[in-house]
Amino acid sequence: MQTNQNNPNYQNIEIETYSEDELKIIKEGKVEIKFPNFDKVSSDAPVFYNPKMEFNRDTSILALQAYQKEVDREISICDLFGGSGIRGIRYKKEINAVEDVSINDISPLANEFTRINAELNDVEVKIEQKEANNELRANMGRFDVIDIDPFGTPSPFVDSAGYNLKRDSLLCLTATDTSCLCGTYKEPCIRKYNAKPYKSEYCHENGIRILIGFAALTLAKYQKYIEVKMSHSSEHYMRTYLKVKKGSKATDKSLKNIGYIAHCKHCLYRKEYKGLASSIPEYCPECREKLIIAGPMWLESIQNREFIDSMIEIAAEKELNQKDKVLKLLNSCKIEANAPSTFYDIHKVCRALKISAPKLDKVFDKLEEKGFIAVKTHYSPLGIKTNATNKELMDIVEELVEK
Ligand SMILES: C[S@@+](CC[C@H](N)C(=O)[O-])C[C@H]1O[C@@H](n2cnc3c(N)ncnc32)[C@H](O)[C@@H]1O
Ligand SMILES: [Zn+2]
Repeated sequence: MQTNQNNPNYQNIEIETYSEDELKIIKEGKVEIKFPNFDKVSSDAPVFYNPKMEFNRDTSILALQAYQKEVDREISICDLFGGSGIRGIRYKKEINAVEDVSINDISPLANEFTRINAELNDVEVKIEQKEANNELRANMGRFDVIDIDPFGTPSPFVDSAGYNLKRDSLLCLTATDTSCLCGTYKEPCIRKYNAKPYKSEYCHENGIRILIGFAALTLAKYQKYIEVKMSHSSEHYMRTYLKVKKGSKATDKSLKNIGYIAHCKHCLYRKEYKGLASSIPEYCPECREKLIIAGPMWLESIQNREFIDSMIEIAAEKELNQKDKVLKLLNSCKIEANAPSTFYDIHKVCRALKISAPKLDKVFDKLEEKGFIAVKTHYSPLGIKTNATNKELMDIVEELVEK
């Protein structure tokens, strides 16, 4: 677990130590936020603020509002890793029907800035200074939304979230340890998510599915199960929104959505195997190469069309600097909702065939003409999500190049 507790700046600095020219003010959504200026975004900054996460926060405003609309009552939100307080303060200011927001951070200085920033924006928030797990264990069933946006992995906090979350609540998870979820580093992924990753062309999607599968398995011990509302991989992080439901039978049923993907790196064959104890062949049925197995991971859809439609509708009434980019993402995720769990990369397909790449649009047209699903994906500009098999796709690509 990465914290900034060892940062020598961190423990004893008081806000008065900063002169006005050592502070920076930024504007995001409807709020202004003050924090100590720093040279480089890192967990060593005295108070953490990352401008690149504005996109994440803008998307979150829409997701939390869509969730509030769905439950149709006032909601109580926990921003578990507050930093400068920007996320929780924006939630209070920019989301309708919010009863209260608790902003927690283990750092006293972060909390001091949260207090100042809440005042600056004329909002009331509750400020807590606990280790994240203690905050969740001490407040069982109190929150409708728990937002986990830590340094690196959310994995050490998911169990306490599972303990805390009530029926029909929303769990929001950010993971910035993408290199392990994507399979660059296997062992940390096994340690943190109890799953084996694989660095394929669709490794970012695999990574989110591992994160979601881990959340589903962790919550299951509390007889809680998930409905995945929306998920994305952007910049250096992954983010998912999970609605939490309760019931042991339904939890058992929902765990059937977890399983493995077997992949052949030689011929690009891939196949899903649902179930935790599935029997998976060792060799590729097409070329006899040894298959690579990744998982366990969530194999059902990780996008919910109705929820994303609601987010798109809500965007019209919100002031968001990143609105165009968020809408582009939402439209892409919506299209991906009913597509298969992996995708092909046109360059990889052509490399396997030893031919040059045809125009991507032509591949999409041809697939559709032959009755296959063929959609683009937000994970990669070269990606093709299709229910055509590797062989069917390769035949189409070859045919297009020959022409
Ligand atoms: C990535 S930053 C949060 C960023 C914030 N959510 C935002 O949108 O700007 C992580 C924060 O978690 C705090 N933190 C780290 N480990 C913690 C822990 N175990 N419990 C509570 N807070 C922790 C750090 O002090 C830091 O402010
Ligand atoms: Zn093969």
